[in-house]
Amino acid sequence: MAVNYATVTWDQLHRDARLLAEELVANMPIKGIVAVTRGGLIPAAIIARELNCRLVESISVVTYDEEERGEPRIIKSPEAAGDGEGFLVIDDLVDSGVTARVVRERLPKAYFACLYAKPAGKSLTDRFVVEVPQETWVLFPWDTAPLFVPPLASKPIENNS
Ligand SMILES: O=P(O)(O)OC[C@H]1O[C@H](OP(=O)(O)OP(=O)(O)O)[C@H](O)[C@@H]1O
Ligand SMILES: Nc1nc2[nH]cnc2c(=O)[nH]1
Ligand SMILES: [Mg+2]
Repeated sequence: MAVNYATVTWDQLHRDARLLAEELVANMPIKGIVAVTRGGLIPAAIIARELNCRLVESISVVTYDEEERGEPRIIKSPEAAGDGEGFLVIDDLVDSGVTARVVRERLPKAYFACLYAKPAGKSLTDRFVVEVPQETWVLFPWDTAPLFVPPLASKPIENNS
């Protein structure tokens, strides 16, 4: 399957996290936020700031062994969040939904929100900001770096004669 890339800049990420926070204000008050590490950490920090929430827990779910998708494992449990009641779970993205499913099993009463969602996993969220096609790979700002690209005119001109 062809893979397209969607690059998300810091500004876009910040804007999308604030848009999510605007919708989540309706759920206030909340007891706290659970960030799904690592991708959910920065979105959770932005949302915690907007919602004036100082209790931020984390859950870490590992779904890959080496390069292969393995049995998902929780390697850090969100002890402060109990069964999730009154807590908001934040991740950057839902793709297949494997991570979200594990998080929801561990925190069945939490509200699960993320910035970006692909069709296969979007039904596992309570709220997301932007839908992304399944075959698109989202490149987050922490995945990328600015790169020098030479001007078009500096490329050698092919001479077919
Ligand atoms: O819906 P899924 O198919 O489970 O994919 C979505 C998950 O994949 C990414 O995390 P990843 O496991 O790559 O780890 P990271 O957050 O530490 O980068 C992303 O941050 C989501 O948590
Ligand atoms: N960065 C990134 N990680 C993912 N994990 C699962 N899907 C994706 C994606 O589209 N982008
Ligand atoms: Mg993640």
